[in-house]
Amino acid sequence: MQSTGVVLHTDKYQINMMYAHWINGTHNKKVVFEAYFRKLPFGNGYAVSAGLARIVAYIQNLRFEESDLVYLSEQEENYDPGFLEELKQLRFTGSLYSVKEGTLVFPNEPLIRVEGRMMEAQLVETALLNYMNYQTLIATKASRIKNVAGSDILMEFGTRRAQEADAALWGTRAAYLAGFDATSNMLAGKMFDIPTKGTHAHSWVQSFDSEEEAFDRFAQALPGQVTLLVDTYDTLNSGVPHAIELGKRLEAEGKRLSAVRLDSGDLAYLSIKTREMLDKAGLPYVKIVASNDLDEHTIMNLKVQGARVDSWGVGTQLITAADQPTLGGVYKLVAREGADGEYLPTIKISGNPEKVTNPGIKDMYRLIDPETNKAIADYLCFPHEELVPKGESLHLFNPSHPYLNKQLKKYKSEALLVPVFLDGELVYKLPSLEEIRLYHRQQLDLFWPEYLRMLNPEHYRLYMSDEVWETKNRLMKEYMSK
Ligand SMILES: Nc1ncnc2c1ncn2[C@@H]1O[C@H](COP(=O)(O)OP(=O)(O)OP(=O)(O)O)[C@@H](O)[C@H]1O
Ligand SMILES: O=P(O)(O)OC[C@H]1O[C@H](OP(=O)(O)OP(=O)(O)O)[C@H](O)[C@@H]1O
Ligand SMILES: O=C(O)c1cccnc1
Repeated sequence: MQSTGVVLHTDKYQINMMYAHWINGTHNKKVVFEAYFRKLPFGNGYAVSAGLARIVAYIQNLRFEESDLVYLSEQEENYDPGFLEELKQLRFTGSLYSVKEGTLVFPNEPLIRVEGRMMEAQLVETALLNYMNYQTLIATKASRIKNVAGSDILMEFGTRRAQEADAALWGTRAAYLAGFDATSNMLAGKMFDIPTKGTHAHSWVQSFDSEEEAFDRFAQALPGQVTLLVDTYDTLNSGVPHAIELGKRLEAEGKRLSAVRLDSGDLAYLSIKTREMLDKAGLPYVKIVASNDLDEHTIMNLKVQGARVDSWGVGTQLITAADQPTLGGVYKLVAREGADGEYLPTIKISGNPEKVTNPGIKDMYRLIDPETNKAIADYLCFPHEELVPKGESLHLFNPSHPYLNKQLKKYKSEALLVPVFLDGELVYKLPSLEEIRLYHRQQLDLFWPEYLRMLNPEHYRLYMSDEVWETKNRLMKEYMSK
């Protein structure tokens, strides 16, 4: 996908650090950063990774154009022209590893690892987090909604209420990969090949002398796609009876009314009554669509009340992640080049033990029970530490939960971080959105339901190898004693 002119989509402090490194001659030093979040959103038991497709496009287009350099030359920092010349040559020459989109991910897991020159690895922080944080958040919200909707159809309706165009488009993509079935956003449909669906607005009904005439004319214009919004005046006394009249006339002509949409009032009561009226009129095939500020809680509640809804239109609450506006993902330095060219692990200390970073370049594995094919836990280790072959025992340790310390006897493992760029070259074949959607469903199958439930889910654990823990412990002690 083409996207240009994104190199200045970064914070000024990144440019200033790049400059200071350049002035100090440290700009070519190799460093390693990891991106991760610390807390699951919405009280969910997992998050759904998303954002990689856009990150790949961003990295591929990372270059300072003439106009960017002119803009930088006008800044109060008075950057040296030699620095701007250096920026002119800048391309991403590093390596980037990432979990695949659609993967179920958990707190403190490296979702993206960037290895490269200080200049490049620092520059990309802001955009990477921006894409990862938003898309992962929306995919997670969508996955929760899908969780309660089951096999009902889910339509994304949020564009008009989204935080502007990019959020609407990429949020729609995130919603689709996590289980939504269609969108009302035509540009998202065209760009990402997402099925599009649409009914009509109240303005359609209001623009005619009567509701009957509005319904009639809509059906004449779009005979294959007739979904009528029935709440403009009075749902049960006007909208539904008029829709039924038209439905019967259409049937006599060998056509069919597809659905009616309810957009206000008590959606449980109204959908139950509407279903009764449609069935009694001999129109059992006419579906019921519901919309109006829905989210996973209202949908679940409506289902408990016996609502007879076939299809849900979800806008505001999904696209704005209304109950939690950010994922809070961070990008932390975990290793830097030492004097002899070797990588030295780095740590960030915090008074809050949860915020102390996990030092060093780490790989991450999902450990799976070979008998049940269900995920047991995730595991961090250094790349040189080969996972013990199947059948042999693996020591699991989590410093936050030392009492969970245990030996794992039988397991399979899957590497979660895949190489995306190696030395600047794209080596990852981006899957289609349909493939990602399927992969997300398979990911859900890999987990026991207790991790997936919406309320008070079980905590899925992340363990670290003894060596990762020893390194962390050693660095913590070193810094504490300074
Ligand atoms: N049976 C129900 N149980 C729980 N929540 C419901 C039920 N029916 C509708 N809702 C939700 O309650 C909220 C009702 O919104 P609101 O109070 O604005 O009423 P409204 O019907 O939209 O009124 P208006 O006619 O002004 O649009 C919406 O979020 C809707 O999804
Ligand atoms: O409630 P959401 O989950 O955000 O879903 C989108 C909402 O947008 C439309 O209303 P709007 O009042 O904007 O347009 P209308 O005039 O067609 O009702 C639609 O009728 C939904 O209620
Ligand atoms: O097609 C619809 O019914 C629709 C589209 C966007 C927002 N609300 C409703």
